[in-house]
Amino acid sequence: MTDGHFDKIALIGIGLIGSSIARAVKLKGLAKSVVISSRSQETLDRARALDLGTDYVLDAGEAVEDADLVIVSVPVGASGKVAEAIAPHLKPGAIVTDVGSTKGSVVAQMLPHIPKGVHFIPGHPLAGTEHSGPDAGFAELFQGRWCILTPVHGTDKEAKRRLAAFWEALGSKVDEMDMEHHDKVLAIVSHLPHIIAYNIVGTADDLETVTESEVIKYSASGFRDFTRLAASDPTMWRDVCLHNKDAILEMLARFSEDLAYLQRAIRWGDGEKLFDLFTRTRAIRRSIIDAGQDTSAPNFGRPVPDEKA
Ligand SMILES: NC(=O)c1ccc[n+]([C@@H]2O[C@H](COP(=O)([O-])OP(=O)(O)OC[C@H]3O[C@@H](n4cnc5c(N)ncnc54)[C@H](O)[C@@H]3O)[C@@H](O)[C@H]2O)c1
Ligand SMILES: O=C(O)C(=O)C[C@]1(C(=O)O)C=C[C@@H](O)C=C1
Repeated sequence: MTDGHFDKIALIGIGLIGSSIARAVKLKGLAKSVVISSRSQETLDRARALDLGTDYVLDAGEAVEDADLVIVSVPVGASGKVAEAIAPHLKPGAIVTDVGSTKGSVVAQMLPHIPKGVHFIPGHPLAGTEHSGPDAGFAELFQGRWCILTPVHGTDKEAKRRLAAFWEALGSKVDEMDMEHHDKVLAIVSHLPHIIAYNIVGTADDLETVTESEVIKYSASGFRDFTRLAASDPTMWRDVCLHNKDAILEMLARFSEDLAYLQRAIRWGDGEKLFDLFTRTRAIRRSIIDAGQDTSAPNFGRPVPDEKA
C-alpha cells in the first residue's frame, strides 16, 4: 500500500473538517472507498449530492465495518458516544483517529471504548474557518498547515507512521505532542482568541442595545476581524470551552493579569510601556507572515457556504 493510502476510510461526521478530508482524499486518490456517516439524513443527503464519498450510511457502526482508517470529526463533546457506537464494529488492526480541538477530554472519552488490537491515535489539524457543515469544506484546507498527533502510551509505531503519512498526503506538516501540552498550547493560540472574540462582540452588541449607539453599524475592520472568529460554530466552541476548562481558565487568568497591566499603563499615561508591547507584538505578526502562515483572508477567499451540518 502506497504511503498515505488506505483501502477503506470511514468518515464519522461530515461538516467543515470531515468534508474537507473527504474532498482531499478524493482529489488525491487516497482510498478505494470512503464511507460517510452522519447523524442526520439531511446532512447525509447533502454529502451524497456533493459526491463526497462512495457510500453513505446513517449508522456509524455500519460505516466503520472493514474500514482501515476511521476519522471521527464531530464536536468534542460527542466523541465518547461515537466511540461507544463504533467500538463493536471496528476491524482488528484498524486505525481510529479524530480531529477534535481538545485532546485530553477526547482521549478520556474515546480510549475506554477502543478494543484491543485497534490503534487509537488522536489528532488535530490546525486548520479551519468560521463556517460549518458539508458545504463549507474544501480540499486545500490542510495544505501547509500543522496536524498535531497526540499518541497515547504504547502506540504502535507503524500505525502512527501511516497516519502521519496520510496527513502529509493531504498537504499537512505533522507534529507530535503529549495531550496535556497540546491543550495548553491550543488554549492560548486558539481557544482564548475565540473566547475574546465572542466576548468583545457580545459587549459591543450589549452597548448598542443599552446606549442605542451604532457600534455595529460603524465598526471598522479591527472589530470585523473579531466578528469573523465570533461567527464560529456555537456547538463546537461550547464543547471546546467545557472540555478544555482547566487550561482555558489558566490562560484566562494570565490574560487578565496582562490586561490589567495594560489598563494601568493607559491610566497612568505610560506611553513607553504601551509602545514596547505594541512593538513586540507587531514583530510576532510579521514573523507569522514571513513563515508563510497567514491564512487570515476570510474563508480563504471562498464564497460563504450553506452552514447546515
Ligand atoms: N472548525 C474548525 O475550525 C476546526 C478546526 C480543527 C478541528 N476542529 C474540530 O473538528 C471537529 C468537527 O468540527 P467541524 O468544524 O467539522 O464541525 P461542523 O459543525 O462543520 O460538523 C460537525 C459534524 O458532526 C456532526 N455532529 C454534531 N453533533 C453530533 C453528535 N452529537 N453526534 C454525532 N455527530 C454529531 C454534524 O452532523 C456534522 O456532520 C470538532 O471536534 C472541532 O473541534 C474544528
Ligand atoms: O481560522 C479559523 O477560523 C479557526 O478558527 C481555525 C482554528 C484556529 O483557532 O486556528 C480553530 C479551531 C481549531 O481547532 C483549529 C483551527
